[in-house]
Amino acid sequence: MSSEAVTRIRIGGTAGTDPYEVLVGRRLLGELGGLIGEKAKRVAVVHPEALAETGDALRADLADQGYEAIAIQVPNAEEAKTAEVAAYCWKALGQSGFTRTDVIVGVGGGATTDLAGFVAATWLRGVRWIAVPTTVLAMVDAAVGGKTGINTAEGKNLVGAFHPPAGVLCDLAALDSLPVNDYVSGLAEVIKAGFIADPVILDLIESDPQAARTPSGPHTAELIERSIRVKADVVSSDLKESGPREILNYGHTLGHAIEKNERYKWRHGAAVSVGMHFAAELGRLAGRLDDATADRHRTVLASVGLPLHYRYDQWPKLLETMKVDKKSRGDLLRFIVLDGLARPTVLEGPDPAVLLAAYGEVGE
Ligand SMILES: NC(=O)c1ccc[n+]([C@@H]2O[C@H](COP(=O)([O-])OP(=O)(O)OC[C@H]3O[C@@H](n4cnc5c(N)ncnc54)[C@H](O)[C@@H]3O)[C@@H](O)[C@H]2O)c1
Ligand SMILES: O=C(O)C(=O)C[C@@H](O)[C@H](O)[C@H](O)COP(=O)(O)O
Ligand SMILES: [Zn+2]
Repeated sequence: MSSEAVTRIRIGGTAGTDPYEVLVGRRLLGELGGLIGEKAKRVAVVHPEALAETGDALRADLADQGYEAIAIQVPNAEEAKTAEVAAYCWKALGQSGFTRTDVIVGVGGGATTDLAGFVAATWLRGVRWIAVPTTVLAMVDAAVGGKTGINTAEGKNLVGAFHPPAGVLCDLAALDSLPVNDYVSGLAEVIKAGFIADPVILDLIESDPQAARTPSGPHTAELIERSIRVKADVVSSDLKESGPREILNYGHTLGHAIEKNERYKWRHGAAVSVGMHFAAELGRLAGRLDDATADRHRTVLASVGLPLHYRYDQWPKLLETMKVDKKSRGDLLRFIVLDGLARPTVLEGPDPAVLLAAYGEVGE
C-alpha cells in the first residue's frame, strides 16, 4: 500500500443500524468533518492521558472548523473502563449542553474506544460517535463492530451496549508512538483472526515474526486490513451476537478470567494469547483439533513474544469466573474451539476433566 492509499472496508448495517466504513491509511483526519456532519454543533473528543497532545490538537482543529469542541481526558488503559469514568464523561457532556445531534469522537486504544462508545450509547439514550483507534488492537477489533462497554469488579465488559460508530479512521501513523508491548498485544487479535478465518495472516506473521512486531514491518497494512475484513464479515451478519459473532470470542473465555484475576492490569491481548493457547489444547483434547494446528498456536504466539502460560494454582478461581462469561447459558459453560484451521465452532459443557487437562498445558 502506498503512503497515500486509503482502503475502505464497509460494515453492513444490521439490526436496524446504519452501515459505515472503516478507513485504513495515513492522514485521515481530514475525513472527520464529513463524518461528524452538519447537524452537530458540539463535538467531544474522548482521549487517554497518553494522547493528551493528540486529543487537544484534534479539539483545536474541530474548534477551527466551527464546532464547540471539548476534550475529555480519561485514564490510560483499563482504568478508563469504569462506571466512575463513564459518569465523569456524562458530567462533562451535561455541562457542555451536549444534545442528540452532537457527536463523540473516541481517540485511543480499545479501552478508550470501548468507553467512548459506551458513553455515546448511553448519553440521551444514544448519540453518534466516531472511532479513531490508535493501537493495533483497536484498529483490527475494538473500534469495529459496535460492542461498547466497561468492566466491573465482577468481570470484564459486564456492562455495555451494542452501538456501532458512524465511521472508523485507522491512521497507521498513530502506531509509531505505540510502546512495543502494546503493539504486540494487538497481534493477539490479529492472530485470532488468522486462526478463526484467514490463515494467510498466520503465513504472513510466520514469514518474519520480528518484522510483525513493528509498525515498519512489510506486512503491517495487510495484516491490519485482513483482520478488519474478518471482523467486518462477522459483525455485518450478526451485530448482536445471536450466533456467528461468538467466534470472535475465540480465546476470550479464559482470557477475560485472567484479566479479572489480574485486576485488569494485564493487557487484553496478552490474556487472550494465553486464552487461545488454552482453547487450542481444549480443542485438541476434545478430539476436535488436529495436533499440527494446535501446536501452531504455541509457535506463532510465542514467535511474536506473546505469553502462553498463566499460574496453575489459579485454576479454581478462573473456572468460577468463566461460569459468568457472556457465552454461558445457565450452568452450561461454552467455549469457542476449532474443528480445524479457520473452522471455529462452539464446544458446550466440556467434561471438567478435559478442561483441567487443557489447563494443565497452560498452567505453570
Ligand atoms: N469492543 C470490542 O469489540 C473490543 C475488541 C477487542 C478488545 N476490546 C477492548 O480493548 C481494550 C484493549 O485495547 P488496547 O490493546 O488498544 O489497549 P489500551 O486501550 O489499554 O491501550 C494501551 C495503552 O496504550 C496507550 N496508547 C493508545 N494509543 C497510543 C499511541 N498511539 N501511542 C502511545 N500510546 C498509546 C493507551 O493510553 C494505553 O495506556 C480492552 O479493554 C478490550 O476489552 C474491545
Ligand atoms: O467483537 C466481538 O464480538 C468480540 O468478541 C471481539 C473481542 O476481541 C473483544 O475483546 C470483545 O470485547 C469481547 O466481547 P465480550 O462480549 O466477550 O465482552
Ligand atoms: Zn478481544
